[in-house]
Amino acid sequence: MTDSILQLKQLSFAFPDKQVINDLSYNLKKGDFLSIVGENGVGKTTLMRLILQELKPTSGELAFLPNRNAVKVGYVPQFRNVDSEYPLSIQDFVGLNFARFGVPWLTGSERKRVREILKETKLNDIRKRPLGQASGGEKQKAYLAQALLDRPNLLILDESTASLDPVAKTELLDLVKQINNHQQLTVIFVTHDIPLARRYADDYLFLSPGHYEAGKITELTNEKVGAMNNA
Ligand SMILES: Nc1ncnc2c1ncn2[C@@H]1O[C@H](COP(=O)(O)OP(=O)(O)OP(=O)(O)O)[C@@H](O)[C@H]1O
Repeated sequence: MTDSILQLKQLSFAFPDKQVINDLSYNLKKGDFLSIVGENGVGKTTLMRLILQELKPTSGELAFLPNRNAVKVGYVPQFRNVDSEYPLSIQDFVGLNFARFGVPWLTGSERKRVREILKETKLNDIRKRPLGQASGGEKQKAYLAQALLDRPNLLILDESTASLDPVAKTELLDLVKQINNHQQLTVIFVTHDIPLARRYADDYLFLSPGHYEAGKITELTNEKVGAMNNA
């Protein structure tokens, strides 16, 4: 399938005192696994905020296809430690994504979906453990499960593997890759870790001040990374 789900056309964005995204065009297709790479401060988070519609383009276009309602976005943030006293179990934390204001319980079908996603993310055996007592990798898997609960078709991993140990990084990305392969989940993986991007992504979008470059991840050589960063 080559259906586009997100099209950026000559997209630019500036904060009042700084131009950040400059004339960026990119076509993201269903089932793509795209890694967005680039040094600190080049605008990766700003681009995610544009996709999440927290910011509006200064010029150009950002369109979800075939229409806005067809694309549901899930978001996994950078790892942040959770207080060891945090009271919710992993299961209840994952279910929070279904919470409605003033309605503290889940419906039968929602509880079924929580169980399904806990199994899919390999958290089922520890579902009753308080999130605060889980390891860093388990906490991050709980954030992933929460993001996947409502069946998004576009998943954003925003530096989500940073500060995890190598085993936890691999476990998290293996899970995401599996869902990407089997369910055609489209993935945007923002990272500084180019070897990790090479291992999991199919395509790259390299941002550097004033330029960008996109291609197949196999073409992202160390020489190219060096040249882009020094351009
Ligand atoms: N709210 C804001 N107001 C003004 N400037 C901002 C704001 N947010 C970010 N910036 C600036 O915009 C530029 C891009 O920031 P952004 O956070 O998108 O970069 P990044 O590539 O995600 O960096 P990092 O890899 O360090 O997370 C930076 O120079 C940053 O200081």
